[in-house]
Formats: sequence, structure tokens, C-alpha cells
Amino acid sequence: MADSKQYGIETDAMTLQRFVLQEQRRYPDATGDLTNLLTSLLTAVKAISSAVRKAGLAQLYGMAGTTNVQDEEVKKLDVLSNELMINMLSSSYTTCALVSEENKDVIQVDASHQGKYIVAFDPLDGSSNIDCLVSIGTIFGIWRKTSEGDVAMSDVLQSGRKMVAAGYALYGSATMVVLSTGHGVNGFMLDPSLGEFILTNPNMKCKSRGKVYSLNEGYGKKWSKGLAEYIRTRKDPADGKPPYGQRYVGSMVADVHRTLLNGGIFMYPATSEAPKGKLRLLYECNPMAFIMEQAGGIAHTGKVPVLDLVPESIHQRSPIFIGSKEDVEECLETMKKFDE
Ligand SMILES: O=P(O)(O)OC[C@H]1O[C@](O)(COP(=O)(O)O)[C@@H](O)[C@@H]1O
Ligand SMILES: [Mg+2]
Ligand SMILES: [Mg+2]
Repeated sequence: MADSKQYGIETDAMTLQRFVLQEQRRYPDATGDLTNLLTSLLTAVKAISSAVRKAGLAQLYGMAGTTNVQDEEVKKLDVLSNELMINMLSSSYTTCALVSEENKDVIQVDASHQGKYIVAFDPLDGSSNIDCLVSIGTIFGIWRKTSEGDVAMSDVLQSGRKMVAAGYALYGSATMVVLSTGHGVNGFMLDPSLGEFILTNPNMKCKSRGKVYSLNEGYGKKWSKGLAEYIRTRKDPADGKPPYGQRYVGSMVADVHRTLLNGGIFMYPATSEAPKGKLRLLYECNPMAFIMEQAGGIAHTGKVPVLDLVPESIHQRSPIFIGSKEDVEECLETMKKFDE
């Protein structure tokens, strides 16, 4: 047999597909539906990744948002990403309801195609960064339907604790998928020559303390006293310790991914103008909180762990403090001391 390695192809590499199949073996009664769901979702992610890689060209030729020579509409990346996610998931025979950041209402899957899972997703996170070619991503959370019969609102509005799996794709200097099915966190990088996600970051853990804080400092005047005090102590820590660095991409996926890898804290807090912050609970905060807790970190609203919040509406917002255990705890303690 020819040695595939001489062509730079590792046929025994742990692909994401193989990994998910291996996870499935943990459950002898598993039907394979979650595996099929993830396969469909990854096909959408690959298609979005390919479109993202061409986005700069579309911009150069002024194509997005116009019509092509065939008189067909050239879709903007966020619209295209949403359509890809909806089409791939609703035709996978594994989902019954979808929640997308881009759709006002719950998307009901056609009865003939229904399965038992509910997926909430942000098809393109950090969309304001598309035009300047800064990293963007896709975020998703997966729940199991619990009611009998038609999909009920109680199926869609389950807490993050009830998630079966969650993850994100980051379209950065490479495309990476970070996934958890509740047994730790694993990262897979897309090998463009194979079109396969390969396990590159097994068993990801978030350090207990980092050296970076991350939030939009432009809203500083609207923070609570406690948060302002915490940020002050990052710049001027007690006991002559060195100050923390500050980073803020403005795409939650990229900011949380850096926090997961390097440690530290990412915050999108409540402000006097926006008491619930900006980020959405179902498809931004919950999936990231699931990943962070599985990696040994913390995700908190300032009042309760993000995953314990029971949503009241599908586009509900929540403040979030997420990252290294000691950093998030210190932030929460400072806010408690000064704000309560
Ligand atoms: O511009 P701000 O207020 O700092 O907000 C940035 C935040 O908004 C978001 O871009 C919202 O996501 P969308 O692009 O999906 O709307 C987050 O990714 C990011 O953390
Ligand atoms: Mg978003
Ligand atoms: Mg979005």
C-alpha cells in the first residue's frame, strides 16, 4: 500500500468526524442523530469558512450585496451564513426547531424532516469586523426536545445546563472548531487541502489565572462602581504586581477563544444604559459558558452562573464575565464589595 504520509496526508489522523463517532460509543443506546447533526453543522461551517476566505475579494470587486452577470443576488456573508446553517440543519433529519440571531421567531423544521434536537446559533459573530478582515465566527448550542408532541416554547427556552453539546467555529488565521459534548473541550483545525477538521488541541483547559482583561473600555463611564474598581486594579494591581494587558477584538468568538487559550477574563457587562448587557443568552453566552466550564473556567452573569439562567425569550441578553477561575472570581468579589 502506498505511504500516504509522503504526500503529507495522515490517514490515521483524528478527524472531527472520527472523534464524534468515538464519543458516540460512550452511549450504547445512541442513535447516531447527534453525530449526524454535527456532520451537517460542520458542512455549513466549511461552506461559511470558504465564503469568508473569499470575502475580501468580493469586497475588492464590489460584489457582495449586488447582482452577478446571471442576474442573481450576491449575498452578504451574514445572510449567506444564516441560510447555510438553516438549510443544513433543517434538512438533516435531526432537528425540530432552530433559533438564529438573524430570525425574529423560532424556525420550525418541516414535520417530514424532524428529529429530536433544538439548535440555537449565531451564524456569523463579529459581523461588524467582516469588512476590515478581522476574525469572525459561528457559535452554536444544542438541546434535546423534552416535551411530547409538537415543539413547545419550554423546549426552546431551556437553561444552558441542559445543553447536550456546544461549540464555535473561528475563522481566523486558520479555521478552527472548538467543541464539547460534555466530556471536556477539544479543538480541531481545518486542513484546507483535505477539507477535514483535524484534532489539534485535545482536552483544552483554561489556566486558573491569566494576564489579560478584555472588554470595550469605551463604555467606562457607564459601568458600575465595582466594575470600574476591578478594571482599575488590573491597570494598577496591589503589591507592586505587574499590570494586566488589555485586548479587545470586538468579535466574541475571537475574544473568548484567546481567553480559553491564554487565560484571563473577557467581559461584556451590564451598563447604566443596557442593564442586560449586549450579548445574547441562547446563542452567544450559553455555548461559550458551556465550553468555558468544561475547560475548568467560569462564566457568570454577575448574579448567577450563565448556565443556570432560565431564558424567558429567545433573543434575551445577558451580561457575561468569562474566563480563568481566579480572574472571574476576583472580578465578582470586587463587584460584590462595591455594588451591593
Ligand atoms: O461593539 P461592542 O459594543 O464592543 O460589541 C462587540 C460584541 O458584539 C458582537 O459583535 C455581537 O455579535 P454579532 O456580530 O453576531 O451581532 C460580539 O461578537 C462582540 O463581543
Ligand atoms: Mg454575535
Ligand atoms: Mg451574528
